[in-house]
Amino acid sequence: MRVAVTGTPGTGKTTATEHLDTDLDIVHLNDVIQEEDLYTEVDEARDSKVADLDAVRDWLDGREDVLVESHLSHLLDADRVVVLRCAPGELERRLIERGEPSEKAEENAESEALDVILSETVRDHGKPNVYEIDTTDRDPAAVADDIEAVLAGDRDPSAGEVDFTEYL
Ligand SMILES: Nc1ncnc2c1ncn2[C@@H]1O[C@H](COP(=O)(O)OP(=O)(O)O)[C@@H](O)[C@H]1O
Repeated sequence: MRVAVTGTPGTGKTTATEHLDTDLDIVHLNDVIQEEDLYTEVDEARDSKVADLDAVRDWLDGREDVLVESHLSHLLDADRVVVLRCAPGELERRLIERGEPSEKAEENAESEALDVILSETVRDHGKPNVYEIDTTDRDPAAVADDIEAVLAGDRDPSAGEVDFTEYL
């Protein structure tokens, strides 16, 4: 089984997947992209690399039973896709605390408010394969428990149910 864990930067993908108890191999894809040079160019303005998704697909080819964690993972084949969510205000605070420039934190908070990654995921994978998990005001361990429920088949698919107005 291949599982993707996606979400806007700052939603806590890296942290939650570090808490997982699973037999799947956990792939922190952004690290792999750096270490294996799986990018096409460097975006100087954004201080980031543009991933070469074909090279990433080749690298993943033949690896079974993996959980791929990255804000790009929903752009790849997967049997189930987990989309982590976080209320934009908290997301921006998390990114600033992580040391990101305020512009980048704001841009990501806006993208999260607009459901960009959730929409792409539903478009590419279909609603029955999508599992949205709210991380706002929650411990990474609790988020990891929810991801484990997805892996075990104990959680129903969901998309568009997280309501950030609760946190205003
Ligand atoms: N559930 C959470 N509650 C509060 N802070 C969190 C939570 N998950 C992650 N963080 C913090 O938010 C920042 C972003 O988390 P990270 O796991 O790097 O996100 P991502 O991998 O989605 O970019 C980190 O500084 C992390 O310590």
